[in-house]
Amino acid sequence: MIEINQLSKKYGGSWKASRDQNKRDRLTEADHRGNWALHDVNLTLSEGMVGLLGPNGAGKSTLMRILATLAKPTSGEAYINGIPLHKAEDVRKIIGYLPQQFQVYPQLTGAEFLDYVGVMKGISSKRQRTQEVAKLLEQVNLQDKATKKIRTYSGGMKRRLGIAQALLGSPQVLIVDEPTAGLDPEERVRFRNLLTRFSLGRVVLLSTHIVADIESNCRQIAVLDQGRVRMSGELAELQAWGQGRVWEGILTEQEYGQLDPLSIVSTRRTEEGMLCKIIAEAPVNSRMRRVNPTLEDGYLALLGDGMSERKGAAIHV
Ligand SMILES: Nc1ncnc2c1ncn2[C@@H]1O[C@H](COP(=O)(O)OP(=O)(O)OP(=O)(O)O)[C@@H](O)[C@H]1O
Repeated sequence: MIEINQLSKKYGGSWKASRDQNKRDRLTEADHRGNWALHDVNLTLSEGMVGLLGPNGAGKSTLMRILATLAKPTSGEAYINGIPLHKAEDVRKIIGYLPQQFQVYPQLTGAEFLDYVGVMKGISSKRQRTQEVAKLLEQVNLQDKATKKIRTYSGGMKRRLGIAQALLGSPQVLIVDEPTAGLDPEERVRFRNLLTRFSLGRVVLLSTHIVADIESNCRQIAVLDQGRVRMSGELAELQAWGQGRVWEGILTEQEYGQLDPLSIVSTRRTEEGMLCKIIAEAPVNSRMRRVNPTLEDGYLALLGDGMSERKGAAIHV
């Protein structure tokens, strides 16, 4: 289980400013405020696959780096299977982590690299490492590349090697940051199935901005937006966010031109006009009909509400 209590993270800000008085005098208000990448995040994530969803810059990688003990929170605390993050060495023994930017050693082969990671993770038996490396290379479909140097791997292959190193040692908690980025559709499905099997009896926290990545196999979901938790719960709860607000139908080009771009989910040009799906309180014309929201519609509705709240707040200030 991962328990996150009142976690906040600020990058920059005057507290980190230069000792030089001249430079300090030139700091803008924004410099003093700093950039709050996470605000008071509270989450309890239990066993199974957990999807961390959010748009670019939402704070997903920051949260994952903190949970992987590679960055320190500005305030708050989190516990991984009961171990507080400040006991970083103990936490690292029970987690596997795939960062968004995964660095490899290009001069090593895939098998050599995984063997090295196995040593770093404390698997002292060479035989055990060899067995586990072979099994993992097969699981990520790299068995034919085991003895090839990593510098000859494609981006997708490096990503798969990254996934294998995170799974090495069967960690109790797996944290994977946008793991499917750069994978082709077949590998994406293969990887989702692999993670689903791995998540039995374990916590697997997976971040993505692609709803399809979490649709089929996550039991729990948390949505981050601008560093805040917008919702956490089951997939159905996110889907329900769009209930009664998703409309589909043909629009004239003029009607289409007047739409708020942020309300449009999809558009297709047809002979009769623009076939649109939108999220709105009311339809644009009487030909539009209400449709049941998909998970993606619910997600877009939730993000749209956040944006409207911010706009409203900006107007009232
Ligand atoms: N090292 C850093 N220094 C300063 N600001 C940072 C740093 N890392 C991230 N940020 C800022 O923190 C906020 C959250 O970034 P983060 O990378 O955690 O988001 P994300 O949800 O992972 O985004 P993406 O999906 O684009 O990877 C952003 O505003 C980003 O610009």
